Amino acid sequence: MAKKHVKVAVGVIIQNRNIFVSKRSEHQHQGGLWEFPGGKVEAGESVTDALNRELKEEVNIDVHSSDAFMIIEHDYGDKHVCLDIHLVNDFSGEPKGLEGQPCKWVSIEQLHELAFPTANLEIVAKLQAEF
Ligand SMILES: Nc1nc2c([nH]c(=O)n2[C@H]2C[C@H](O)[C@@H](COP(=O)(O)OP(=O)(O)OP(=O)(O)O)O2)c(=O)[nH]1
Ligand SMILES: [Mg+2]
Repeated sequence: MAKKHVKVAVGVIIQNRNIFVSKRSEHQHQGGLWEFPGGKVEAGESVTDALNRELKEEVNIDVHSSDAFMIIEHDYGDKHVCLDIHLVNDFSGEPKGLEGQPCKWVSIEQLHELAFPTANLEIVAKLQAEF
């Protein structure tokens, strides 16, 4: 059987040098690790539409503006992901976990202290280098 291949819209929500992160539940792929909110791009959907939809569903914000930040292809062995990461600069609403997931704001300086999926290490490094 062909390996699962998914395109994922990922949002780095930044406010005052802090970034909003949420924790994947234990039963999910890469469970128990911290992530930037987001999810799979559905068939026929643009990455921006997927980002806006997922951030509303998962953390209850309305994204007004986002910028492409980087794209990461990563093979976890059981699944290949293409993460299309966007910086969310402007949004309304106070982010909170709508799906029962733990969430928190973390400073850019402390980001590397959290346990993230391997694919995210490059994102953390670029954020710390550029901000
Ligand atoms: N959202 C998100 N996914 C990430 C990050 N890093 C990373 O490797 N991933 C991987 C884990 C998953 O294999 C995939 C995201 O798929 P997902 O399962 O969250 O998709 P989804 O939100 O649409 O949820 P579902 O339909 O599976 O319930 O991308 C990240 O920072 N954020
Ligand atoms: Mg998700």
